[in-house]
Amino acid sequence: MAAMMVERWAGFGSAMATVIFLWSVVQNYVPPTFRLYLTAWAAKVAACFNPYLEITISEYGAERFQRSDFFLAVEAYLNDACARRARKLKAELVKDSKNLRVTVDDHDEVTDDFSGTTIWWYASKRQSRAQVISFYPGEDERRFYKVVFHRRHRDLVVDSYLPFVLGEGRAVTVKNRQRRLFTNNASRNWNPYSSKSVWSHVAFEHPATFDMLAMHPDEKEAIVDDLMAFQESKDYYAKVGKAWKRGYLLYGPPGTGKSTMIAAMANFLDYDVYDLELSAVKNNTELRKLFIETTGKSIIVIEDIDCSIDLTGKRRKDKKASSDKDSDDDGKPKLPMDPEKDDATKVTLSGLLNFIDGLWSACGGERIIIFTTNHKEKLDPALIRRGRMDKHIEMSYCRFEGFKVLAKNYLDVIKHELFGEIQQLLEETDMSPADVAENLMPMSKKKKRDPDLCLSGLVKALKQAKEDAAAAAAKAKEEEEAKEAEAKKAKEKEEAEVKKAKKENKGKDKAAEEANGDIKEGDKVK
Ligand SMILES: Nc1ncnc2c1ncn2[C@@H]1O[C@H](COP(=O)(O)OP(=O)(O)OP(=O)(O)O)[C@@H](O)[C@H]1O
Ligand SMILES: [Mg+2]
Repeated sequence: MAAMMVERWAGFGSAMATVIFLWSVVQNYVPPTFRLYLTAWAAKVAACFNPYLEITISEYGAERFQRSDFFLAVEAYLNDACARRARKLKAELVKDSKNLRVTVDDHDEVTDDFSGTTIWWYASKRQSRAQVISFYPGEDERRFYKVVFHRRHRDLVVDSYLPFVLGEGRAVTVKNRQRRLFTNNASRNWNPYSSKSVWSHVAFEHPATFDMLAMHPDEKEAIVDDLMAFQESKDYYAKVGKAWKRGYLLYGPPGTGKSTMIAAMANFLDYDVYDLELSAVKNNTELRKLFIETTGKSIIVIEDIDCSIDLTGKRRKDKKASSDKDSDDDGKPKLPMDPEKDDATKVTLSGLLNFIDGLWSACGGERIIIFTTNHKEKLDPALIRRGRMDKHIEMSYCRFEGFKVLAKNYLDVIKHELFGEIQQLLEETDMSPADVAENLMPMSKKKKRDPDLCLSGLVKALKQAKEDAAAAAAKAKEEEEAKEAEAKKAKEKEEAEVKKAKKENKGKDKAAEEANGDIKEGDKVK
């Protein structure tokens, strides 16, 4: 049977070779319109004899903005499920995970079995027809996968097999991926032909978890609960007509664990982190581009949001009036403008709001957006209203509950005689968890891992902090009193001056009246 098949195909092959040869000869003598007609006709004839269909999956979809999701899923699926059957493989070092990855090489064929049906996959690439020479390697190549199957399995492949590949591929991607920490590049380094130049990344290896976060257990539980509910509510978000995303605002003094909390969230959810440096973003258009290039299952972070943007939403006064016209905050569409003007514009509040919950924010699936700030009161209410920043989390100074987590973590101590004193001191003194942690982790050989020494050191530091705080408060009070006294003095002086001026005015009026009276009498005499 197999031999017969081979023979039949061999005959077909030689016939095709003859046709191709004749075709190349004929081509030179046939006018172009007729040639087109002939090509279409030849394709039709070939289709009658060839019972196999093929579907192409290109690396870049129709929108060309980003790599096609389907292509990536197919790549993952083939490498996971079928690479063992391929004969030509390529090995490359995956930078992030420091591992070798063996994948199916281009121009190789792999077969797959689905419900007893054989399906062939080919990886290949074609040269771009663009006449522009690219400076970037690989830019003028377009990779694609081709799936080939018998005509009679068309419905099975299109309705069941391809969706199966998509689902499996996505699952494999999530399972295998090394999570990454991204940061945005300055736009002058963006390569217009590659979306990869917008963000750079390193492997995300922050070890923080919720277990090691020093905060009240109830608050911690509420946050974990919130995150889990978010992760599981894809259908609910779709039902209520909202994009599947959630915003958190983390606020509190320095060293209270805001950045650590973000790392813990990313580890808990198994998400990538996009750390967005707003000062490197020139305008709202760039912000949108950055957003489009983020993937689902990610946390987008803007740290110290109050320092990154002019939150009043007004343009700076020193900007030229012309650039005012270009801004987005008047709600008008951006006009095309020359690059210099473009440079002058900045990300505006409205651009940022659009980024969080505009139409574009729904692209790409589940996302968490986190802002951190040390001064919540400085933020524009529009930016942090519910719906944009759904949950406001206060990270506050270390209290006893938080301290217990740190003591267990750093010293493996659950109970200690100094705990009572420390509890008292922590209620009276504001010390950040970072400072408490620093006291529990002394960098000296003698103290290392000696809980007694570390805890007594902490007590000392707390007492010192309490004294310092009291001294600072006394000084502030003194200054306040001095200011008040000065203000009172100034007021008294002012009042005295007013009184004096009134008195003088009265004197002048009297003199004028008297003078007037003299004149009138003089008139009478006349
Ligand atoms: N709540 C906490 N639980 C455990 N460790 C903490 C906590 N807060 C701070 N730390 C420790 O202090 C260090 C600094 O914390 P972190 O960078 O998270 O503070 P932050 O709130 O982001 O500060 P900033 O506002 O200055 O950015 C971390 O390395 C962490 O180990
Ligand atoms: Mg921080």
